[in-house]
Amino acid sequence: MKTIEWKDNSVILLDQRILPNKIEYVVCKDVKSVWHGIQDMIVRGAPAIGVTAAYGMAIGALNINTDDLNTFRKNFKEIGDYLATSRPTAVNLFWAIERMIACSNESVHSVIDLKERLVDEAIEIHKEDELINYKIGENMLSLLEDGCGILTHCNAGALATTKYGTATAAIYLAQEKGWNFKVYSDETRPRLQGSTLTAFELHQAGIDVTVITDSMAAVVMAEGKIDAIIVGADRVAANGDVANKIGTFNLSILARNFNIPLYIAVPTPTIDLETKTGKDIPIEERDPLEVICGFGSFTAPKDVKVYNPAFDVTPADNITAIVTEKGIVRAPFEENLKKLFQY
Ligand SMILES: CSC[C@H]1O[C@H](OP(=O)(O)O)[C@H](O)[C@@H]1O
Repeated sequence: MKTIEWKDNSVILLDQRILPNKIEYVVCKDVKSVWHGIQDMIVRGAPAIGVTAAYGMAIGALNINTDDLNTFRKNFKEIGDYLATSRPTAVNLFWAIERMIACSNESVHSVIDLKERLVDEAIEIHKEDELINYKIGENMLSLLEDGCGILTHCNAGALATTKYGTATAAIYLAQEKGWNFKVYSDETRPRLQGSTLTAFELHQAGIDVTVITDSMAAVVMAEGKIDAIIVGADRVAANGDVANKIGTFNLSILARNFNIPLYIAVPTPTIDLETKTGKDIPIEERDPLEVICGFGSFTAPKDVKVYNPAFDVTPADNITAIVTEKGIVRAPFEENLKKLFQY
């Protein structure tokens, strides 16, 4: 199963909204369908959103009808501005758009040459993601040992990326080493990515995974089942505050209470030094129906007020380490995150 595939100048998305019950794909041939693919969470997960946005920019480029490079670049920038409105929190979306726009400003002989260059850049962004995740997994493994109990939240797995995942990379690499981790996957209300996606992909891979309700997290920690909590992120602020799926902040408080390490697994494109603290991270609020109509029938009055932020911010003080492809970052995060970008 491929999360994302580039074929015939289209991007093919595995429809993650209907896993694990059905395996179906959506073919996006234009920018608008890519926008909806991200907004409607056909594809989701910060790295996968970035790769999809890059392909959306490539599709948009191929459909710009002009031979004038300045006109092309102006239209291309407008495509980036449109795709940037699909979801606000995962910084990988904006990182990919900015990288594609930077690529469009490279010197070329013609619009035809530039279109080819942009398609190649999107494919490169896609290819880079797999190696980045492998390196995150290797660095995370250095913090773990055979037989670890791991708690995960939401899905920062292969389905949120192009392979290995970020939070799950160490779990897959441990399996390759012959280690056995016991993984507890928070189902992660309201969209249940932990049970529908993480448990699905790990179970398919033959990894020991147990689904728990979000409210069971303290119990499994109190029972000594958890040696480490590993989650992904949608944006890491310059001071080390982390925006991730709603419920991560809760886990970070429990982790401190039970003295269990909380590791954030992220590729460096998820680190946003322009965003000073977690307070500056835009938090997406999604459709109230995700909360009160998740099982085919209403679980509350249709017109009741609902508060449905899709993410929360975990303060840097609650984080043990931020594990990236370039290395493991510990406090003081503000100072040490900058070092990642100095070489
Ligand atoms: C490596 S995926 C990062 C992140 O994205 C998920 O959110 P969503 O499913 O809404 O896209 C979740 O927060 C993951 O931890």
